[in-house]
Amino acid sequence: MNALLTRNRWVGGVLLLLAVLVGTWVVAKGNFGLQSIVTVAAVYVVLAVSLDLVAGYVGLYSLGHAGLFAIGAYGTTLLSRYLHLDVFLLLPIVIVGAGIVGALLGALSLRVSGLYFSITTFIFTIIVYVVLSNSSWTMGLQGLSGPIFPAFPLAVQNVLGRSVVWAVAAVLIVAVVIVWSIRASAFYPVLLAVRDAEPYARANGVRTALVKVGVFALSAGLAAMAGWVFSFLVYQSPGQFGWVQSVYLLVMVIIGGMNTRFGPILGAVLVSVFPFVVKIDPFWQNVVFGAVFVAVIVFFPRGIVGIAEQLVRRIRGRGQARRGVEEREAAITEVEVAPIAEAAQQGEPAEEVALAARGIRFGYVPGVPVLRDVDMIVRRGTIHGLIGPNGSGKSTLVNLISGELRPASGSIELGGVRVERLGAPARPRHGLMRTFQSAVLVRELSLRENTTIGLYSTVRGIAARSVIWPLLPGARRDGRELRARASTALAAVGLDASWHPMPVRDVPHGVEQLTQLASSIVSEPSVLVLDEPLAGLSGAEVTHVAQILRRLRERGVTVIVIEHQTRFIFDNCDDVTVLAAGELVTSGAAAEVRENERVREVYLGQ
Ligand SMILES: Nc1ncnc2c1ncn2[C@@H]1O[C@H](COP(=O)(O)OP(=O)(O)OP(=O)(O)O)[C@@H](O)[C@H]1O
Repeated sequence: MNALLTRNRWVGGVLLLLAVLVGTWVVAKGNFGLQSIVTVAAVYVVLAVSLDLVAGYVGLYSLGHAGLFAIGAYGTTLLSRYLHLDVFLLLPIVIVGAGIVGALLGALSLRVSGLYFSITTFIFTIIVYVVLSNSSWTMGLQGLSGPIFPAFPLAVQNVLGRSVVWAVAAVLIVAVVIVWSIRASAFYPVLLAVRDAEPYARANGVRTALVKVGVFALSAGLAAMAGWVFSFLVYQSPGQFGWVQSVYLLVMVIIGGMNTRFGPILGAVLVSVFPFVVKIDPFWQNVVFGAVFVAVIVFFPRGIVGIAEQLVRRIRGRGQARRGVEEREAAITEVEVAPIAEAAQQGEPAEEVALAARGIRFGYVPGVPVLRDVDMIVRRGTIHGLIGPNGSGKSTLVNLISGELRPASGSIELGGVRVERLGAPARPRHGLMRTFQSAVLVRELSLRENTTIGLYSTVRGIAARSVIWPLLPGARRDGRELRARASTALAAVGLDASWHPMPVRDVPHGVEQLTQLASSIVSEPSVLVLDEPLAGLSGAEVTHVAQILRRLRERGVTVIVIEHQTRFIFDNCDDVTVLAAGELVTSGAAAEVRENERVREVYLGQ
């Protein structure tokens, strides 16, 4: 079945490519009017696809893409006009130039997010517009014509038609192949995690800042590539690169369907062809267009592709409808806890220290300490409970151990290596994985795709390879292996195969929690930190989680559990550490801690 689907996808891709080539040939041989409509629409497709890469995939709503487009178009025109550089040499130059500017803009997203980021990029476009409008080099508002694209030799031209149309097609194919490849790659779930669940992505080893900057730079390079080819097509003036264009690009992506394969393409074609099809007074044209846009946003936020998907789902019936709670519990408890792959530490002596936090001091606000000289020594291959009343600093300690926070003083050792100065993304390489109090998965991705994110730090060059992922046999093989390992981990937490392709948004909370657990064990960590893993679970699910933890311990994995259910802690943990008001109360064997006078006093209220 899989082979059939893969083959079908390849056949589909080849047929699509053939259709584009035939279409290009028809246009390149056609009349000038047709050529100007189609080529400009194709340029907007490239821009929309590049914008979707940042807006749809990593959630950076850029209004700077008209400015980046201008760098490509004006860069080509000015450098060829004044420095007489070859147009083919100009392509990498404008891509790299815009890529650098894009990286700087992307870096801004690390300081300002959401609306503020959009406004910042919007201002960037305005600055570009002002410079273009007022410079004598660019001939100000009057504009200037771009270079002429080299024609084919006459014999070739007789067969293939106008060369610039083929250049547009080449740019279109390259942009779409890159963005679709990323979508088909194992990097795609990682990008969505950066967008929707940044702490989760970081805990899985993803350097989210680098990813945002890199993706923005790539998107800027694609926008500049569109600008490069645009410079051969039309007379350029600043008005083609103003803030209105930036907004229109976002409109194209939203109308077509953000973060969908065909949405941005469809949106760009519709919006750019609209004035040629609806031939009415320009004023009414804008009114009709505005009304259509508002209607789509209000009624179909996932755009035209979203409407189509909804229809298809309705026709098929919800074959994979939500499953009831009873069925869920049956699915979880009936499955025997399958063994995960052997952990490297299996059989090592339990006395060895897996994690040692010593003298930890930390405060969110200067002068208000939240943790004071806390020690926690965790023996390898044990289940270690961390308990304490609300606000005692448990989550803070876990965030320090997992690298989300840095201690003001004190040391943290993982397997004998000091890690307290390393960030969260570096911890998985030292064998530490963690889960979060409330599940923080990517809701539109399947359980299996979410689980593959846990393997991020085990795949070499995943980001670089993603741009041509389906074309690399090694990458496809890696993708298959990731999916297989994710399925094994999901089975290990008791989720049978029927759950694996379901999107997280369609599954109950308990299954979401178990998926988080699967993604944290899939890379076979040596230390696993679980922050309130039982929150919202049913009785059967709690028993099931206890079973999983014991199985992990058998495999040599060290497990640290924060939990409010003290019975669960004392029944299942070897050792327990107790915090109260940011200080260590006691730490030691569970049986001794249970009997400790102070623990009963401060925590158990006895
Ligand atoms: N981001 C933050 N900024 C400022 N103070 C914080 C922040 N997070 C937690 N605190 C404070 O730090 C203290 C310890 O909080 P923490 O969440 O670590 O405790 P906890 O033991 O995990 O509590 P709970 O069991 O309720 O989750 C509390 O007083 C809390 O108000």
